Amino acid sequence: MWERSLVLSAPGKVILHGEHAVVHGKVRSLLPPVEGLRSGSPAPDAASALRTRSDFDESKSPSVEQLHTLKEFAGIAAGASAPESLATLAFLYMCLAISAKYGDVPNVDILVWSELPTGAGLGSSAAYAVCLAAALLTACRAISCPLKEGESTARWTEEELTLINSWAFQGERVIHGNPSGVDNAVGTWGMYVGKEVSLVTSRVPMLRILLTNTKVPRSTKVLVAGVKEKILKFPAIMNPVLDSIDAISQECQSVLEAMPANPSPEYYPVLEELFDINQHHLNVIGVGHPSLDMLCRVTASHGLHSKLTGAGGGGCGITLLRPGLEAEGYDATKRDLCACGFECWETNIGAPGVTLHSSSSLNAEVLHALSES
Ligand SMILES: Nc1ncnc2c1ncn2[C@@H]1O[C@H](COP(=O)(O)OP(=O)(O)O)[C@@H](O)[C@H]1O
Ligand SMILES: C[C@@](O)(CCOP(=O)(O)O)CC(=O)O
Ligand SMILES: [Mg+2]
Repeated sequence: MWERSLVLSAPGKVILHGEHAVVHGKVRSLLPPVEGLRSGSPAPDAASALRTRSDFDESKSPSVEQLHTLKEFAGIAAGASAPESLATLAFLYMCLAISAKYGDVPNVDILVWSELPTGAGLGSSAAYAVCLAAALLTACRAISCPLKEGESTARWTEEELTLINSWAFQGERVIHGNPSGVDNAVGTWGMYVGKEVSLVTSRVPMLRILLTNTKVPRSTKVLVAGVKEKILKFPAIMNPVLDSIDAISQECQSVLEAMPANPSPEYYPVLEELFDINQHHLNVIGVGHPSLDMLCRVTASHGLHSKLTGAGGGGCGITLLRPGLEAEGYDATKRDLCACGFECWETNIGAPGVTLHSSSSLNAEVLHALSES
């Protein structure tokens, strides 16, 4: 029995441009990761771990046969994409695979508490997979437990983080089918810059972004598969659209790099136009939704420009808030969005990657959730 409690957190993310295109090898622009957006409810806990041996490795994709066996074991129907089914499957796969490679994961109780809305485009699946990977690897001693007596938080070494990221990617594969790997890298490292991603950091101006959750549920797995189907069906039509999304990400990055720290409003029309063009493209590749059209219409009626963020199909949209936007206009926009049944908040950006926390440093909400488990 594992006698200690491990409390871990990992951040979500906000994509400015490049969702879906990044799955097909294009660039994507990210804001620094988001944290502490709002409270959610704990997901069902898993009381026991599987300990069967098989052929598993952090560099290998989960095979169709392995997933089939696990679905049978857990009583999950073949095409199920419900949140609980995918979460359970990812947990079972990671637990089984990590046990097989590093030795049995001890009996553990796992409680998941998400401050991110789940299935809304803010990378909750990756945050979940990163936390699971870090917790399971620590529990079976494949990586160290870096939190020392008296410390409130700790992070792992670079080598350990690389291992956490590899296993989290496999977890994302179970949830998404074909993820780009960028979300789990953000969850692991926080500020991640890879060849397939350019990150909007403090080197470039801080953008004010309004995040709006349409609360329309959707699954990244289903949306990513739909885009692939469209590309296979109409390659000559869809590939140029993905190339154009790629060009938008690069153009956006150039504009941001040219902007001073406190930019005057004259830079914003280009960024706004890029939002509009990308939103049209995302509709073309089939990941729009009437709720997102509504979001764009409502913000446009206040002179503001929006696009979906993440996989689309509902979930969240982002609205660019120009400098000099009057408090009145901002409040009226939020009021009209809320009247549609949406929820809005300004992003709180710049969270670290996966972190281990001491129990004494937890906030009241998390302590309450733990005490109820
Ligand atoms: N707190 C959580 N508890 C359990 N599963 C979670 C949690 N957060 C995310 N997930 C899993 O991730 C899935 C949502 O991922 P996805 O469709 O990629 O949307 P997003 O990553 O934008 O939130 C859920 O269906 C669930 O399987
Ligand atoms: C659509 C995609 O580009 C982003 C998906 O993000 P999310 O799961 O909706 O938070 C997929 C990916 O990058 O793996
Ligand atoms: Mg996801």
